[in-house]
Amino acid sequence: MSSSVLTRPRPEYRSADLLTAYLPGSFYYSSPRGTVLADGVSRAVRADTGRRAEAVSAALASAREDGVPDPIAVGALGFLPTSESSLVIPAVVRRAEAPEDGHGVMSPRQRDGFGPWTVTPRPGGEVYRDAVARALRRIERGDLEKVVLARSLELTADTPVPVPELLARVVRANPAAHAFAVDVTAVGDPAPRTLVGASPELLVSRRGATVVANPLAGSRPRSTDEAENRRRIADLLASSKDRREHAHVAARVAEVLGRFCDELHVPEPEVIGTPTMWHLSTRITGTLADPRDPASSSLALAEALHPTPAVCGTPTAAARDLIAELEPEDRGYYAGLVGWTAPDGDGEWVVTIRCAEVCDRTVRVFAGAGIVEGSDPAAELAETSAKFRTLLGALGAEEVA
Ligand SMILES: C=C(O[C@@H]1C=C(C(=O)O)C=C[C@H]1O)C(=O)O
Repeated sequence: MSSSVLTRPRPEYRSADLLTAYLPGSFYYSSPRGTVLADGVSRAVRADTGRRAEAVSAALASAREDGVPDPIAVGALGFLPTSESSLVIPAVVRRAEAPEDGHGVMSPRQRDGFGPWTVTPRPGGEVYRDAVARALRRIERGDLEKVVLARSLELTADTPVPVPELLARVVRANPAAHAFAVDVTAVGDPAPRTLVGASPELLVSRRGATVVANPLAGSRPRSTDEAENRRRIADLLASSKDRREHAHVAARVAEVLGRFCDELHVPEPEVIGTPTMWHLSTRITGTLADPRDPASSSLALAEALHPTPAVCGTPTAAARDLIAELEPEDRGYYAGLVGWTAPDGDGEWVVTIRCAEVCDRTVRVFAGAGIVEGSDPAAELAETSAKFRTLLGALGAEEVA
């Protein structure tokens, strides 16, 4: 059994201390599996899509030769194969258990908004509804079966956004999420740029020979009324449109993992909740046929799975083309992947959703929704507004979507 981020004999920190120690430029990632805070750069990994796992293995080996103790690679990859990536072997890694529950209660000061905000929808709601209607015509014509269309909100404040405080709020709001903050500063940025979010969607986690993936698709907003929530959950489970939307993702993830596993368990979908949403969810588990094969490292598996129909569509190439045609804005890191991988192949990668890119005074929040036959443009627009709430709540800007 290989070691994992939790079981390695490392100095033990409390997860809350790592959150406090986070500074812009650090890499922070926490999930039910544990917390990682990484600083400094021992090696930056630059490689094309499909060759990244290989480049990471080489960089990890050379970092180890140079005396970096227990190196891992961390970072984020963008949505498109041609998108930027931010993948590094950090100089220092601190590890802790998963964030504890109970950080969720905020003091009155923490509840104060960061704003006031000026908000620009990119694109506006009408343009988004029109794009959904066009996608539905393409689906009807038989060009493709599913496409995920996204939009964003650009929020601007009078003063720079305090990223450590934003991350702390995001983690406290949902300690069970896969929360992250990654430095994604690019050439030409006027100030450091950080990708911050709390993804509910596990792309792939690997520990020894065991792999887990948890595709989501098919959604309802969460209500504040519990009876209404019970109705929404029942409605989601009974909806043939949402079940079809979900089946595209579960089938694709199972098909890809099936190539690497000699045992795969794909249960029936169930409903999971986040503080803002309900989703159809399938928790797929498998046993790798050859855990020593570099093609089975967590990053290699993540790259083989990406982009799943949870963020792109079916078939993949047709959906990617339609996204390029109908979405007026570049997705950047949104709908990509964030995570870490170790030399033995263990690691964890999540789908980069419920997130924002923060640069100086500006925050860009992203959300998308899966379109299949039977989708309704107004409902899909409302679904993206509900998904924005994960970040808008943390920014004290719930009213703007
Ligand atoms: C694309 C997003 O979410 C994805 C799409 C979903 C859907 O269409 O129902 C549900 C969960 C995610 O897989 C997003 O949050 O931006």
